[in-house]
Amino acid sequence: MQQILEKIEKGLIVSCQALEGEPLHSSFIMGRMALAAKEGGAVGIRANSAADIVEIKKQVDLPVIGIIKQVYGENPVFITPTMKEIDALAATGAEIIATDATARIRPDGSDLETFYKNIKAKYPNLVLMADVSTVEEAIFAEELGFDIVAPTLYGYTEETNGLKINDHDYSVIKQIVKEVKKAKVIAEGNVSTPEIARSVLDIGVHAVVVGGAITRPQIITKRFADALKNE
Ligand SMILES: CC(=O)N[C@H](C=O)[C@@H](O)[C@H](O)[C@H](O)COP(=O)(O)O
Repeated sequence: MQQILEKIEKGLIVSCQALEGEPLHSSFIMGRMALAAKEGGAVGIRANSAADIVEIKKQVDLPVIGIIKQVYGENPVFITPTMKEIDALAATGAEIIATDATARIRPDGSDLETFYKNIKAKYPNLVLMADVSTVEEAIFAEELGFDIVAPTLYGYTEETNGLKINDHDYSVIKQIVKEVKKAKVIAEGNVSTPEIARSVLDIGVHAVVVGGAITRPQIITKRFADALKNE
């Protein structure tokens, strides 16, 4: 585990994700996206789905944070929500597996503590990353024993709806870095410019994940197109 954490230390992890319905939805394209990220200096890749991870691993030798986004009915927990997704990710050889670590009840009726213990019982050596939405959830995830915590879901839960980090508000990251000492803190979610990436690294996070600002061309294009509109 130490070796994996050292490989990503102070570096950029590029999230290469295109869901069904997005223009670049394709394992082939995500593999090439990962290659481009590596050429640009990424030290790790975050990816969604076993198929994408397998293809990415053919293209690059970087550590991969694997997730499976799966919606079960009305339940709001969608990032690696059950053991079924953990099993599928473990089979890909992803070096790190991330899961929703919010306080919400999961689709199978379990809470985070039960889910964490079940994962550890089955896969004691997995490096686990907690995707949280609040400082309290980050503290709890560390207490449980998660190796990494990240505010990936800050702004994406009922409680935090509409919030996001930006170039004048890094308070959630600052607080998590202050409170979480044993687990590594990764900045993830709305790191939309190189300047923000640098600023959050300087706060003391272990690494920075950037997704849409690098790998979702429809979002990048919109930022430019919007800047040209007369208003
Ligand atoms: C909330 C959620 O579903 N986040 C997902 C988690 O894997 C991805 O869709 C994000 O792209 C990723 O977290 C990186 O964030 P950003 O694209 O903002 O740099």
